[in-house]
Amino acid sequence: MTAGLFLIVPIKPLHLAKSRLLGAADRGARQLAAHADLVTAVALDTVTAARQAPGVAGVVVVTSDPTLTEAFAAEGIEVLVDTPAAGLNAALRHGDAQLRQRTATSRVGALQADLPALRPADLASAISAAGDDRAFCPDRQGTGTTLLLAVPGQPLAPCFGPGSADAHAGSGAKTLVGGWDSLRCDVDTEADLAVAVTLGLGPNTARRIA
Ligand SMILES: Nc1nc2c(ncn2[C@@H]2O[C@H](COP(=O)(O)OP(=O)(O)OP(=O)(O)O)[C@@H](O)[C@H]2O)c(=O)[nH]1
Ligand SMILES: C=C(OP(=O)(O)O)C(=O)O
Repeated sequence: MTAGLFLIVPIKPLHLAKSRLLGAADRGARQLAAHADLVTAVALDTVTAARQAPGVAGVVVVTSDPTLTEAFAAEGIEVLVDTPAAGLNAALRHGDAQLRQRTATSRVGALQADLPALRPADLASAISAAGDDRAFCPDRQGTGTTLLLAVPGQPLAPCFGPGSADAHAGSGAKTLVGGWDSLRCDVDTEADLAVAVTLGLGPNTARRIA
């Protein structure tokens, strides 16, 4: 019996994050501030939906960004401080080590921060399909990864980055296949954002895109 699933959500410092979405919220003089607001909103919607998913015991953000830290703390979401720009897999390993120190029997997973249309039921269904196996959910294009689940009590061993779907499959993770379009729709570009709009954006993101 495990102590529950804890999801780690890593987020880059706001001035570096989601560079391909720059201009999606505002192309005028407020562009940089609007971009930071959009990245924060997308991450908040992602985490809020994840916390509502049955089967998720907790969600922890890993970031070194003070604005993000404040925004998540205001929502009662725990933030672990990582080394600035040490990289995505390093941030995940850091979160993984901290969480497993607390409860050796807990299960750890990684969830991408850019899923603004995420529905709790899609996440819950993917987690249920994983059973206790190491498993991952590919993104909409099939090349990246939106969710990685460790075996309960085992290290996360993340292989995120270009081609991470193949890398995670190669690391022995089961590919989660289902109709979970909201879990697969990460937004790296404005075209991705347009797809997320058709699925239904979370409230914070919707306010920034109108
Ligand atoms: N905490 C933390 N998160 C990171 C780091 N590098 C990347 N991430 C997060 O990991 C996810 C995927 O990162 P990337 O694909 O490198 O970058 P991106 O923010 O999606 O955007 P682009 O600039 O468009 O490539 C995003 O949620 C990032 O914020 C890091 O060094 N620390
Ligand atoms: C890093 C990844 O995501 P993206 O670059 O799509 O944000 C990944 O899928 O491993």
